[in-house]
Amino acid sequence: MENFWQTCSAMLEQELTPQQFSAWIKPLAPLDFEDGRLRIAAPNRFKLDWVKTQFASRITTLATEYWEAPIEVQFVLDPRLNGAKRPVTVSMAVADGNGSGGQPDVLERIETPVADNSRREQSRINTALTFESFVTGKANQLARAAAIQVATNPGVSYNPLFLYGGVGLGKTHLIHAIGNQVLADNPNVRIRYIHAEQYVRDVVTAYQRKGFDDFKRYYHSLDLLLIDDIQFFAGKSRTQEEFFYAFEALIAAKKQIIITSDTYPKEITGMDDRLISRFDSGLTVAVEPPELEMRVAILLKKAAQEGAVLSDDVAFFVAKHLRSNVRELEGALRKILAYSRFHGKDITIDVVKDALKDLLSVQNRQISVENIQKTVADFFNIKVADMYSKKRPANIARPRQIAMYLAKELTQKSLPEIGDLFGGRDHTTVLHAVRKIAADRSKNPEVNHELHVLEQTLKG
Ligand SMILES: Nc1ncnc2c1ncn2[C@@H]1O[C@H](COP(=O)(O)OP(=O)(O)OP(=O)(O)O)[C@@H](O)[C@H]1O
Repeated sequence: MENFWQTCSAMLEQELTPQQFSAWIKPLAPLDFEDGRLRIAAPNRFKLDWVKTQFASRITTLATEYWEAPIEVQFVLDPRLNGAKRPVTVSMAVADGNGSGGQPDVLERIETPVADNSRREQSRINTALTFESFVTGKANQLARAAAIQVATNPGVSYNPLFLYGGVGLGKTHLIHAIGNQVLADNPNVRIRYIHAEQYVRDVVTAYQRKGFDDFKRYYHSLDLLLIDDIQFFAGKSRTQEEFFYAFEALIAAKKQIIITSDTYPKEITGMDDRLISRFDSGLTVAVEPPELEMRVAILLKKAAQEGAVLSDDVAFFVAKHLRSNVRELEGALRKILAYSRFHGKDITIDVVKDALKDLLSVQNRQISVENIQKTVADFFNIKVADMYSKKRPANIARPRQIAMYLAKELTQKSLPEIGDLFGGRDHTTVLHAVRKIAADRSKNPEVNHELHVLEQTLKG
């Protein structure tokens, strides 16, 4: 068997590229050979599946030629090959068997590749959203550290992990990154990423089809549940009830739950109190809007990923003008790259000005409420989320009133629209804030100066 494996490896080494050979064939080890059946072990499920689909028939042909008899080749999983030099013992389940008494746990859980692939697909994890492609800065370093901790020890460290922050700041990216890492460490884990709106729809479907048993069985059986934008549960009492049961079952079984939201738990409106208190019972971390350096880093990284060259000057120019979130930066970069390719021009500041003409002029003329909230929060050293929160301490309430005043002064938004953008406040609250700050400004030169600085910052 050892001789065959050496011959077979040598053949495959000639037939494959060095990368293919070292990625797929080198990690394999022959296990045993009995009654015309050769068993070969792979170190993890991913490699096992790939080898089965890509190389099984070639290896079978080589074995049949070597022994000059029909040979059945079976591939089995043996995680101990990870780092172990020698192949493993013989008491091992075959890949598509059900396992039998006395065998190690992991082998009993072996399933067919089809089931495993579909499990990966069922997880709905986007493989492009990883920790490697996530740029870190002051705004998200805490959230990233918590995410890495949870990905390394799911169900053990912080449960649930609750990530909150404004739109387009990387919450979804981070939770997919957790899913990707957990899957890479253990492809057998049952993971599900779901957007809260889809969960609501699933509850409705389960209700219509009287399929709550299946629904419950599925969600309660997960090892890791990633649920995005949970604020969409607001006012959906049946969904909240179902989620409550799933939550309790998973946490009790030490299964990891990760939740994202646009605001912190206590500020989510229309949500059952018992859920809110549970959301806050693990670790709650904010993802803040990216600071200038981070925006530059994001642009440089994303450009490099696209194979484009962006000078620091250009990245700085874009980052300085587009301040609200990462999604906006991505959109701008796409425009710049398309423009430069289309016109066959290198990416200079002038090219960027042309490519982003609409965006920059809109940005300059119409300052967004989001920008105002971010700028005012930075200025007073509070969290952007405090702009939408119901909290009332003076150190938060006053900057919030200033932001409302600036929103009225510098944007075209109506009072009710502004109220909405400040966490669903009534237009009379906005009106009160606008009047109060205007009065303070006319009486107090210090306030006037403060507002002037803010206005200049916002107008760029
Ligand atoms: N720190 C980062 N590094 C690299 N890419 C990022 C980062 N933050 C966000 N992105 C990218 O920006 C885009 C928007 O991010 P994402 O969808 O994760 O935002 P979100 O916070 O979930 O927003 P929403 O609340 O609107 O769903 C994605 O393409 C994501 O990959």
